[in-house]
Amino acid sequence: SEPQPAIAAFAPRKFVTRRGPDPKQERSARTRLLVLTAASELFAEQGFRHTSVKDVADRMKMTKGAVYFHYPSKEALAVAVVEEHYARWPALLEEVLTEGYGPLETAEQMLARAAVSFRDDIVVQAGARLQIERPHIDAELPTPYVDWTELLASLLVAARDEGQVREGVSPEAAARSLVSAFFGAQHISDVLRGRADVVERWTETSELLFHAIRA
Ligand SMILES: CCC[C@@H]1OCC(CO)=C1C(=O)O
Repeated sequence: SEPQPAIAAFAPRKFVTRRGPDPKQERSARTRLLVLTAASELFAEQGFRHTSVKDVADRMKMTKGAVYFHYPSKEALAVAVVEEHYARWPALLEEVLTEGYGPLETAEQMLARAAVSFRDDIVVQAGARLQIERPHIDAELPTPYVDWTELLASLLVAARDEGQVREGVSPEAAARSLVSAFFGAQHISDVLRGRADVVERWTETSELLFHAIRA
């Protein structure tokens, strides 16, 4: 496959230690995931303000204690959901990079598959809503948009170096435009259609933008 640019964006945030299976730990990890999923459903459906830890416990048919065992507050839950939202993208990048596309096609594939995640993945949907509501969440949420912008800029710089980018197109400006367009497309699709048409909406925008970017 073609040499890939060193991509700093989306560096895995947490070092995962590889240990053998421990049933107690596995059960705890499963419950933690259930809590995160139930919280994501509620945050996506009704937002941060109108969701309580009790709502999350009820959705899981567990006690509030079971939720508090994993997350000390609703704010901590929101941080975990947003972090899990962003953790999707390094995994997606690894998948796309194994398929051996050039840098421009990698950028196109990343966004096309991200659109599918915005349609289908409740954690991605919840993370997006929480980022909109960040002014009302008293917690340190990850800064939105910057990792995507950095990733796309690095891919477009590599594409330019391989002669794949139209003369006069700035990779950094194109990256910012792609992020703005994707954010807008998924937001409009969410408001108008609950994201039912987000893939189609992104496809038409992507075709136009990559036509303008490609040499
Ligand atoms: C890929 C465009 C940026 C992306 O779109 C929705 C959203 C949620 O905040 C994003 C982010 O924070 O990176």
